[in-house]
Amino acid sequence: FCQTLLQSVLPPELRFACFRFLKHALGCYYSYCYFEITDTDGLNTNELYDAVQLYLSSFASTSCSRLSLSRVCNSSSTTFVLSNNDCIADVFGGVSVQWKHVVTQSQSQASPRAEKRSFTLRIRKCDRDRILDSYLDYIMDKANDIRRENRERLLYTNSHGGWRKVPFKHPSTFDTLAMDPERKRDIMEDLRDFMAGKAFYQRTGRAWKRGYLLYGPPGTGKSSMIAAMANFLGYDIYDLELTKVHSNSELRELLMNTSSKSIIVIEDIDCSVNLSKRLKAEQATPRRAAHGRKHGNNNTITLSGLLNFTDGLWSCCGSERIFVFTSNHIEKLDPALLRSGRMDMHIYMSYCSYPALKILLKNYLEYEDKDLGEAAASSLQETIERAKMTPADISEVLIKNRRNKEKAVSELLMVLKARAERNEKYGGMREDCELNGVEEEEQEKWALDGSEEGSHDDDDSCY
Ligand SMILES: Nc1ncnc2c1ncn2[C@@H]1O[C@H](COP(=O)(O)OP(=O)(O)OP(=O)(O)O)[C@@H](O)[C@H]1O
Ligand SMILES: [Mg+2]
Repeated sequence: FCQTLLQSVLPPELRFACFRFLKHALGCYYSYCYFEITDTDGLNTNELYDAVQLYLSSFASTSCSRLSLSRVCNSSSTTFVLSNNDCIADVFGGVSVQWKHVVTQSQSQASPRAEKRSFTLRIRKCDRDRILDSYLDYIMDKANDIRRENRERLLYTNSHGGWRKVPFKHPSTFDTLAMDPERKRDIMEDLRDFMAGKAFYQRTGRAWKRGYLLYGPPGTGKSSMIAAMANFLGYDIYDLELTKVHSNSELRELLMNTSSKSIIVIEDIDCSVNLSKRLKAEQATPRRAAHGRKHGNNNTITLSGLLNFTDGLWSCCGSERIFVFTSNHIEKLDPALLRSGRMDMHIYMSYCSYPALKILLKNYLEYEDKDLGEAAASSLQETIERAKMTPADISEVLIKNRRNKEKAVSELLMVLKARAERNEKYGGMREDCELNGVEEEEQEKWALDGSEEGSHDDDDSCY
């Protein structure tokens, strides 16, 4: 209105100066500035628009009364979108900002029904320089996190020098994992600290990665623990089959092709390459390697190659990564792999304890503490430690009898007692070790591991 009025009243030579003055005066009066983020920049979709939409949808559901709902293909969650002209407030770094969603009909002749969508961000002028860049970076990061949480996890496995991926749908979680609740809580806390530790790792000059060594008898939940970690953190898993890697450089190449926020797993590390014979492996000369290849054994990975993979400069080419090694025979591993600082946490997955058994009873039979009679509870408690049965063995008994809870418990008691008696008869040796023809010293090692479980608790990083 003013513009039209001035244009008709003022002579042309005064108009420009007058407009400049008015613009300046209005600028002083209005203390906000506005940024428009459109859904496309003409040709390409605007990543920032998508990020803002996702970011706002994460808290719009609780603060808005009218929302458009949508669900993206392959996503497991609903996205909330602000309706046209709706506003939502946010606070970043102590500064209040406001977002408005604007939908207008396109004026284009080619597609008259198309809509033009944009978000308008309102910030106080005095805060703009201080927060704008960091706020937009924060929104992009947050949106990536939300995308990752909503999409399917992926399981990668190495083949022909590259990674192949499949959807990862393992249902194991920390709730379903049978182990002592305190140890479980410690591990979850460690993972939580790791995830939130970006600033800490930056401040201390450490690469943002963490290593876990899971060890213990077969069937105690090492693989289930890895799946639970992935589901807890929302990370993808890279399952590295070392026997399919032919050289240290191939190993490095694979590492470089992993993404951040992932778990890199090497299962049964004692069986993958001969890491126990460090010197032999380190001294593998090209001639020896050629000899190996000639005889069908073309695996020339060395321990130092593997340690570079987890610890060296190349291990930092991505960030927020977790390395997990599993082993049934920790005593066979080279001390270099076990020394402190190499694997941050050594987690002993033990035979089923009574607290772990209670978790299995709850998961498989929906048994609460009080449902178990006092006599049955004390018998289970008394025999479980002596029986040295793995959660996998116990799960089998419970699955078989899951239709009849009482029968499941009484059969479990029977099996536990029989196993405990057999253990006493064979002096702590496990029946399955004996059946598998494992050497005597190994049998003793398992018996020892089971009985020494408490001693691990003294060590801060050892469970
Ligand atoms: N701690 C546990 N909590 C819940 N279920 C378990 C646990 N341990 C084993 N199981 C059950 O036993 C099965 C085998 O467990 P898992 O594969 O995790 O054992 P593992 O320690 O990785 O064995 P291996 O050393 O042979 O690889 C799982 O499918 C799971 O159902
Ligand atoms: Mg396993």
